[in-house]
Amino acid sequence: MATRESYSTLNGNIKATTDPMRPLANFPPSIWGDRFLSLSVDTYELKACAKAIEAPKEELRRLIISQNLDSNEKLCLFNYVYRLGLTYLFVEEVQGQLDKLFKELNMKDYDNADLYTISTNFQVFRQHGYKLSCDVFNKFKDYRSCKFHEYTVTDVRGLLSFYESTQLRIRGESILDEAMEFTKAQLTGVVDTLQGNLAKQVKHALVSPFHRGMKMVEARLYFSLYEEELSTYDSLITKLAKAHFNYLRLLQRQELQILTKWGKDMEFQVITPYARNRIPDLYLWGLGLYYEPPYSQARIITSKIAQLVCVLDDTYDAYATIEELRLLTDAINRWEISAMEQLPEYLKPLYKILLNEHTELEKQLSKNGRGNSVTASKQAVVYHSSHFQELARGYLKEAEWRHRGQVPSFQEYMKNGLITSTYNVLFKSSVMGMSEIVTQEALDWYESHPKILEATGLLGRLYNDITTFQFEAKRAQKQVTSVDAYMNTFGVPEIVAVDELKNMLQDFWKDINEGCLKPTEVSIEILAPVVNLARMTDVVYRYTDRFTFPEKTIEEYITLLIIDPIP
Ligand SMILES: CC(C)=CCC/C(C)=C/COP(=O)(O)OP(=O)(O)O
Ligand SMILES: [Mg+2]
Repeated sequence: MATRESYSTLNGNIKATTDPMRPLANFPPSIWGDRFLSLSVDTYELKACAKAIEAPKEELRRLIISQNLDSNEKLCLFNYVYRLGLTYLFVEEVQGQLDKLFKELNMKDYDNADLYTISTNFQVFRQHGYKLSCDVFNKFKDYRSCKFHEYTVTDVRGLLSFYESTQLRIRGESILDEAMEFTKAQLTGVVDTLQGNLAKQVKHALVSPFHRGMKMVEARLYFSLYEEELSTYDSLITKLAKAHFNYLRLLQRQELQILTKWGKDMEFQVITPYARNRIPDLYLWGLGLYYEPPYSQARIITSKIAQLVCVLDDTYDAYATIEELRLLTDAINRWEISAMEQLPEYLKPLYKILLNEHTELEKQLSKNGRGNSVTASKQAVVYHSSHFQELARGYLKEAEWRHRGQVPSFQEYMKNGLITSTYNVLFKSSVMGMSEIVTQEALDWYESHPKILEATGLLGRLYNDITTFQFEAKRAQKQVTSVDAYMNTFGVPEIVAVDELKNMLQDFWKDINEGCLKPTEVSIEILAPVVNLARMTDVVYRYTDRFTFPEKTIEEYITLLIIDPIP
């Protein structure tokens, strides 16, 4: 583990760190080292894998539009396709079919349907933006006792699907709030008595509900946990899913190799040895935002930006003195190379990288873009640097609170917290990366502070605070978090504050779900990374800070997606 002394020996530019005011964090080093530097991907193999998707894709397309399946069979098929992460290959076909099914839907159709069927239908419609009413679940509740019927308890498969449905609830759907508590308690109660795949399915869902999980990880796990159900459609779906996983794995290996080399070239290890140098872990965030092959550029840009944000955050939170941070914030806001002169020696290389990487991005996007997308992505780069400046000011504000030992009001904290959640910067990186589909309207939407964006940002801020405030309190200067601000403003003890913040997280998720229901403000393609960012936040911060301490989940996810071969 890096120590204070090793920081100074690693780089002569960094002064001996005897200054007691440095809020050192002693982050554990990356678990990966240079492991991914030597990854190599054969271009022919990559092309062959891409090609191998085509034939099963066409076969499945025919099945999706065929007249031979009834509505329930169709919804069941769309469920498999969605859970395996394949819907993007059939967007128009699935959309067209669902439009029709939803229009023709008669609530009476559900009178005789069981819990599993209704729950699966509900999930498919809601996942694709169709607001099937939660009233479809009314018949499972006894309104005299206000409890769910006894018979639902014995239907574990139905309960599991009902539990997954509740994750899609929006504000005001109290039956789904109750159902979430009910199904979770029931499943927890029976899980140890179950056997085979059903036991594994329930166990996994309780730890990681599908809607809040990382899409490709969930798809891989679904593939192995639901093997028997998938065999309903012969080997068609499994064939496509396997070919698709294979291609994605190779592409991801190639992208990670590019990023690892970039990280090495930037010399983060040398110029910011006090910070978390976590390229593979941050690539997982990028992959979480968009896994579809056409978004390769977006994944790479987002992962680079996330690594830059990470070293900047650690500079503010875990190394620099307040005087140095005031200078750094001013230089970032001047955004010109001559401003580097005002910085202490050790911060100069980092400042140079921030500016250079933006210039590189601008060049790359002008070169790759076509027509209107060049204008939109150029505009996105401008917005991006201004959000970076805003982020630096937000980080400084937090550092000033910490320096003065001052706890702001909850309202003031949240206003700044939305900025330090880094989501504005990350969203702008998606706009730059997805330059092929980003229009001026989409850019204007991002700048109009839509509810779904704010909900995702605040979800990130609060989740991060709830799981990291105890670790961060151990530094030389105590970091101020929403937990402190809430306790101070409302005069409640820590345990109550944490509980209240956890309730807010549920409401943010409801707002995110609502923002995905039709008619949406922007296209599904633009909304996808926003919801996926909320998913990644949930995955990383649900139980502990799995980003700073990646040994369990993050390591498992990277191993599953990038290292392990497809079975
Ligand atoms: C969301 C992503 C991918 C961001 C990049 C890395 C980062 C800043 C992680 C949070 O660190 P932290 O726990 O130190 O955050 P903070 O200092 O804001 O509490
Ligand atoms: Mg931090």
